[in-house]
Amino acid sequence: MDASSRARKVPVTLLTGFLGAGKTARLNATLKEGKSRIAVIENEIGALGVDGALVANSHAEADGVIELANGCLCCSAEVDLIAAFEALVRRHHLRPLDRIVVETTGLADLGPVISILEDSTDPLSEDLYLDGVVTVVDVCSFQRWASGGEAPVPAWASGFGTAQAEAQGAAPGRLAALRSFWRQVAFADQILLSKEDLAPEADVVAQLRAANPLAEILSAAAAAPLPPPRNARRLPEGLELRPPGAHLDGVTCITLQMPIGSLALEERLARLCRQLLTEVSDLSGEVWRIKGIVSIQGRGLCLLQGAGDQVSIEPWSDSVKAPFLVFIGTELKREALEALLATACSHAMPVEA
Ligand SMILES: Nc1nc2c(ncn2[C@@H]2O[C@H](COP(=O)(O)OP(=O)(O)OP(=O)(O)O)[C@@H](O)[C@H]2O)c(=O)[nH]1
Repeated sequence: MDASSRARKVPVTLLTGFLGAGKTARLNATLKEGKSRIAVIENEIGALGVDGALVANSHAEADGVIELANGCLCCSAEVDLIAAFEALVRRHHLRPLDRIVVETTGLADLGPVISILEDSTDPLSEDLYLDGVVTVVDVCSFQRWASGGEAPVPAWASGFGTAQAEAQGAAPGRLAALRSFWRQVAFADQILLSKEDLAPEADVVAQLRAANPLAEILSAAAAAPLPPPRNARRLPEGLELRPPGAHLDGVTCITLQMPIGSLALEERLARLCRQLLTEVSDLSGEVWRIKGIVSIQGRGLCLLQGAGDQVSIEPWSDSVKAPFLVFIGTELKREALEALLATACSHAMPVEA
């Protein structure tokens, strides 16, 4: 594409990274800078999400965030994604946009989205172009996915390190997560290392470079805005855009809504969430990510975030119909999670979303 036709189009950045890696934190830092007009497409797996509100709070434009909830845009919500792009293109004709950022779910497979954006026969290509894939990698949780399989060299040719996990009888959901993790790394033009403040000794660069020798690897504090794109998109040779099979096979997402009046006990809830994230249980399943809005005794509405072995509970000022928690993982059992959650609440049982 020559420079003049590029100048007329809006660049689209795909911001991806595994569950809880720190995508929203870095996107918000970029929006708070307020340096350019950025529209955001926010995709959530759960029916109830918090990212849309978190991002909207950092966004100067009231209409600058389009939320696509309840599914991964690379599978079920592909049609919605195209509609969202079309809406932004119309907006761009009225008031120019500098950039569109698509924040994917933490389990997204970018292949189908890249296909849409790089299809020169699609009418969208007259107005948009893909300027880069930015993948956030949490160095704290890295070994959980890196050690599950053999060294992924080169990841795209060796089944993304899932062969060993498969031979060891890993559950389909875990294989899906491993594959998503490594394909997100393989598709990256830029890899941002997150949570280095929590694990300064973690050394993940060699493994990432082995999986994707073409990407630029950068350290990125939570408050650091996204780097400027590299303007040099290349995919590793042999990397298939089409994901192998249904890429979320075996992954479970459960939303538990808590009735109004139910109050969670902060210490107990934080301890429970940490335990669920760090210990795989036959009873409740394997939890990778917890987030939602909870009503905490003595504090009111709070945003709960759980990823890796970290759980944070912070004040939440927006309104919410009823407090809820989203659990993402594999082989999750709703009844067991409900019962556990009830032990961390002062009264009232959670109800199904
Ligand atoms: N200490 C530390 N915490 C971080 C960093 N980046 C993100 N976090 C925290 O990690 C949690 C998850 O961060 P998010 O930005 O919501 O992650 P995400 O990738 O958008 O998560 P999902 O898309 O919802 O899976 C939040 O509690 C963040 O405050 C970091 O570099 N250091």
